Amino acid sequence: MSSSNTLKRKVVIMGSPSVGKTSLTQQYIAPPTYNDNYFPTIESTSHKLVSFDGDEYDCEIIDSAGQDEYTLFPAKYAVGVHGYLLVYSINSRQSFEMVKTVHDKILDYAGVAKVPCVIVGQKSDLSAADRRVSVAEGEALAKKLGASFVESSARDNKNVGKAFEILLQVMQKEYNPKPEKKKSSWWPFSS
Ligand SMILES: Nc1nc2c(ncn2[C@@H]2O[C@H](COP(=O)(O)OP(=O)(O)OP(=O)(O)O)[C@@H](O)[C@H]2O)c(=O)[nH]1
Repeated sequence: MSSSNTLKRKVVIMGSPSVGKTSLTQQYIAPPTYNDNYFPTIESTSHKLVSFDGDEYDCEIIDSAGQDEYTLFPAKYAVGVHGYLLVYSINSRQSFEMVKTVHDKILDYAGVAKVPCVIVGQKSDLSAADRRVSVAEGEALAKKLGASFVESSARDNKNVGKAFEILLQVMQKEYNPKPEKKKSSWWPFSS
């Protein structure tokens, strides 16, 4: 049960169709959950209570319907949202390119220069022969957009919790930063 000092965090998962947004969300909400079948999502909202770095968070996680460049950006994905997981699949260049398009739309609609964001390269379990986007390219895009980066596999439940944890960390830094730890004044070697 959430207490009065639980912090609310609204997170939206966005990206091209079929990159694994639903699989990632479900694996995070109720592990182990994975389904090889593909059921396109309209929109689905889940909640999860998470303890992170001394704080309690009530996370509202919105798994959006897959976007393409022509999808109208819903205003509700910009207003009151604390952070985003922008997902592509490592076997699809098109889904990788959509990340920047979606990121630009978020900044545009929210009217901000920067927003807590983790770029997630999904389906990292696929073979090297299937890979169309390198880890270095994912990292470079994240750096360019001022975002964090991780590759994950919802199928193998690898780095799924980590993707959300990185986002919690970035949101904490943005909205409820922890005070800097003071250096001990007696330590003889500190400068
Ligand atoms: N190999 C592999 N396949 C995955 C992974 N995650 C999801 N899939 C498969 O990819 C397909 C699409 O997964 P979804 O989770 O429905 O993708 P989505 O991004 O929510 O799709 P939309 O609802 O259209 O936006 C399904 O067949 C999944 O089984 C993964 O980590 N590895």
